[in-house]
Amino acid sequence: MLEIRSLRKVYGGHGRQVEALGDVTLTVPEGQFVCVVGPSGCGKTTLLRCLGGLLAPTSGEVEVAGQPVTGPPDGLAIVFQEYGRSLFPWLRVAENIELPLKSKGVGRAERRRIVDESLTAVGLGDAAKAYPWQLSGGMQQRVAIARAIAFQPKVLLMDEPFAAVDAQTRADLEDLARTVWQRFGMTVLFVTHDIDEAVYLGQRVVMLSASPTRVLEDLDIDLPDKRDQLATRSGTRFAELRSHVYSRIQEAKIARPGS
Ligand SMILES: Nc1ncnc2c1ncn2[C@@H]1O[C@H](COP(=O)(O)OP(=O)(O)OP(=O)(O)O)[C@@H](O)[C@H]1O
Repeated sequence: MLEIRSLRKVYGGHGRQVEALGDVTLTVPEGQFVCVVGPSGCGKTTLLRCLGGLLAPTSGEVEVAGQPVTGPPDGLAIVFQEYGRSLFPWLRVAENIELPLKSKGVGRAERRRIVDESLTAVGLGDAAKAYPWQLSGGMQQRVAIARAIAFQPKVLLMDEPFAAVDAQTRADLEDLARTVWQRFGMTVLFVTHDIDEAVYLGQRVVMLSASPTRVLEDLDIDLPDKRDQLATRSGTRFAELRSHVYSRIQEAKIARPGS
C-alpha cells in the first residue's frame, strides 16, 4: 500500500542545505499499523509530508496504492500534532468534520450520517454543535481523528498526534487509534518521539538513523493484537522490545556526527 524507495530530501535556500532524509526505503502492506521513531530532527515529519504529497522528494520514489505521489493522494488523511491549528475555530465540530466530505461531493443526508458515526466512534457523540475552542485539547484531537475517519481513508498518516495532551488523555487516544484502525481497517503510519507509544501501538516499529537518515531497523512487534495499557505495558515482552528500541535510538544519537 505504501512504497518508499531510496527517498532523499534535501532542503535548500538561504545558503544552507539540510539533508533531512538520506536514503529511506520502506514498504507498508495494506492494513498494517506501522510506527516510525528516530532521533529528533531525523526527518520523520519530512517522510510523512513526502508520503502525503505535501513535499516533493529530492530523489527516490513514493507510491500510495500503486500510484506515484505527485500531490495529496486520494484516500489519504493526515492527523497532525497541532489540533488547535488543524480545526477551524469558526466552524462547529460537525461542520469541521463535514468540510472534506462536501469537497468530495457527498450529499447532505449521507454527510450527516457519516459525521454522527465518526463522532460516536471517537466517543464524542454529543459534541457536534460545540465549537472546537469549547473543548479540551484531548477532545479537539478526537475531533481531528473523527474528521480523518469520516473521510474513509485507505491510508491514515499520524504525525505525533498525541504529543500535546496529558498522559491520561494520551493513553485513551492511543487506545482510540488502535480501535479505529481495527474497526475501519486502514493502513496507518504513525510517527512518534515516544518509544513506549510506538511499541504499544504498532505491529512494526521502524527505527530511523540520525542524518544522513536511513532505516536503522524494522522490528516486528510480536505482542498480542489485543493490547491493554496496564497488562501490555507491564509484560516482559513489552519491556524487552522497548529496551531494544531505546538502545538502538541511543546508538543512533551517539553515531550522529558532531553530537
Ligand atoms: N521547511 C524546511 N526548510 C529547511 N529545513 C527544514 C524544513 N523542514 C525541516 N527542516 C530540517 O530538516 C530536518 C528534519 O526535520 P523533520 O521535522 O522532518 O524531523 P523530525 O524527525 O520530524 O523532527 P522532530 O523529531 O524534532 O519532530 C531538520 O534538520 C529540520 O531542521
